Amino acid sequence: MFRRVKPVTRAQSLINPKMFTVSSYAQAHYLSTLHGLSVEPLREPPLVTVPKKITQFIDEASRVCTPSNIHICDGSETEYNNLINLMVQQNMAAPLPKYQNCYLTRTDPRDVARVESRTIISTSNKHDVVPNGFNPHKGALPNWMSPEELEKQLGDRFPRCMEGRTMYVIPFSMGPVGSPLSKIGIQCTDSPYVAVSMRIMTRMGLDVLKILNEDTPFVKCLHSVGAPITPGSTRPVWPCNPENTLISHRPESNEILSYGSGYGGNSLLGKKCLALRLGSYMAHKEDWLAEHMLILGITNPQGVKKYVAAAFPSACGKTNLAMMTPNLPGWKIECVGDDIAWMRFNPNTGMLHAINPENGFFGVAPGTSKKTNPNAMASIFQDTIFTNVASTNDGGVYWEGMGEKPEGVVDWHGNDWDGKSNAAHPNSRFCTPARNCPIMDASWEDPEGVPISAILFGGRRPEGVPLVYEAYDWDHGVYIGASMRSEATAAAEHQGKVIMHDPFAMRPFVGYNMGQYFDHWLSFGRKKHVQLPKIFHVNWFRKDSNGSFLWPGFGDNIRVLEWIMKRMEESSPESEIAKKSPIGVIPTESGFNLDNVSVDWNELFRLDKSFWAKESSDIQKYFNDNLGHDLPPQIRNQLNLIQERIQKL
Ligand SMILES: Nc1nc2c(ncn2[C@@H]2O[C@H](COP(=O)(O)OP(=O)(O)OP(=O)(O)O)[C@@H](O)[C@H]2O)c(=O)[nH]1
Ligand SMILES: O=C([O-])CC(=O)C(=O)O
Ligand SMILES: [Mn+2]
Repeated sequence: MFRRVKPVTRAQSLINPKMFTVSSYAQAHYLSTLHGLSVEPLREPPLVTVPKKITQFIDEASRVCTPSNIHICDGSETEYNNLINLMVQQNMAAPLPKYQNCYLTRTDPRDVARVESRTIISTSNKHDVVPNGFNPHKGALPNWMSPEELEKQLGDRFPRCMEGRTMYVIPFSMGPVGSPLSKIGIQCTDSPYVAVSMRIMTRMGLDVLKILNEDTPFVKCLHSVGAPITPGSTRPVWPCNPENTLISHRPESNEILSYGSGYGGNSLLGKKCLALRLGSYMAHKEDWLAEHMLILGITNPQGVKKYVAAAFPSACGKTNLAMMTPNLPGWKIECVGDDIAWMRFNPNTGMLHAINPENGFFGVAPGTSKKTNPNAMASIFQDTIFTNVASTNDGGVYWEGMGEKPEGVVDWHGNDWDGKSNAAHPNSRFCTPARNCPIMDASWEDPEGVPISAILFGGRRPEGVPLVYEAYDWDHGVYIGASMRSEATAAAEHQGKVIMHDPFAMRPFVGYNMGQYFDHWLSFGRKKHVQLPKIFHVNWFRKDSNGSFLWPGFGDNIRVLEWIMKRMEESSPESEIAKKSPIGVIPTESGFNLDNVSVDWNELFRLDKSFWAKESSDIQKYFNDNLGHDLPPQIRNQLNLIQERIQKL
């Protein structure tokens, strides 16, 4: 993990067994394997043998970071409660007595979201991450760093970074423990917040250690908040190091090193770092897909059930669609996952099968209410950790869009709320176990995954983009994914509501060259004996001239899914319910269910020639400036076809 960084002298390393919190057999046994020590009293025989490769990793991490204590997480409830209690003692968490087993954490106001500008992928060959001959515009594509530069940056940060702190060792599985599709990670972190959150978001602890042997590949994950406690220093409530934050990935050696931020997207390394950045890199090599997608099951009133996956950028509606309560009678939505999908074509069924590698939801709080997302509201008032929401004087929580404003609100900074500024941070989150959600699909943990019949792409497009359209074929669908754009949200550090390019909702999460990523998607269209899902684009966020949403959204999005489900049965672009347009197949008004809802249909589907001419030229410029020769010719061809069709508008 560290090549040139010198470990601190052996005397300060693991040799002293007093450094360990011996609270589990895993630890006791780990100690004995590493140092030939026997730790007494061992009430029961050790349950696990920790592979040498893992003990070596823990040893290296601890020798460089020099924590004062090491705690190997067994994933038990007792351990979880102990860690939460520790956080409460340190003022890092506050109990929320209005609910069952819920806690509130407030971060440092400088550490509230993913920091894309400080997130990098390091490979020996720059072209493996950055398209050929081009210097992408800052923020337009993933950032690359040379191995030498990264080594230097790590050397400036990690040595002694955990001084005075406990290092938690978290063995975790992305995907069901033992599934052939799952991936194992070992995260060393000095944040108890990370340890408790990882227990919610992943399968973590002894169950994972038990299935490991010397040959099991695992991702080395090292995380530090970058705030050692030295003699005389005060202990900040939310330790972090914003000036030196660096979220780094080495896909070639399966390593993630994250420094300076405790915020979820930067610190829960199984999620964006492993499941998406390293995941997409592995998926490219191993012929599968790791995507920023929700997965849901949809059953129509006749009892026919299909599965759909959908990619929307951060804070653009995945959790809400995945947990939707339909506003049409007889329809049922069941949730498989709300943020990440790992998908591969199944040789037996020929279909694209998807698993959700996570075990919980790290969802956006603002906007969540009994009206918009009753299933989330049914999930989050037990066993949940809230971050940066507001609290109420009866021991509850509050955020914008939750419902009636209660009295006595304390805002996310911990001050009495003035009623004007944000009560909750716009990127405040709930972290809650998947098992709490009342509509989890019966197959959500099926190691084979669920078969996907349609893929949706979408974003926040206040102007110009219709409610739904369908791709003419696979290549056109890949073009639609590649040309995605969306209004910036609070999920990352971008300022203002600018429209950003965000191919496949993966711009911040692709672990390799975006041109190759497009080509990887195209390659599935060339596969034999597969049933390709149909591809659609949706936009719940078009606004009228007064700035109000044209579409009611949320539970009414079932109407769009109903049309999509009907289109799964049709192969022609024209039918009673569908007609051609320059950008794709769109619904006919009579073929779309508008019962009991009043909308401006013409405005929702209006295609403006000058808007689409500008849109396609913006996309062309983005491709030219950032992907250059690595843009697959099929994508350029699709762009040309669309530009020709738009001319005829
Ligand atoms: N107007 C409108 N807002 C929506 C709709 N669906 C979701 N939202 C709002 O969009 C915001 C983000 O939604 P989420 O579902 O949490 O977004 P996400 O894609 O899961 O986000 P990440 O967890 O950041 O990846 C919330 O404030 C929602 O209330 C919709 O159909 N219409
Ligand atoms: O990673 C996070 O902080 C939350 C998330 O899902 C996203 O930003 O897409
Ligand atoms: Mn996300």
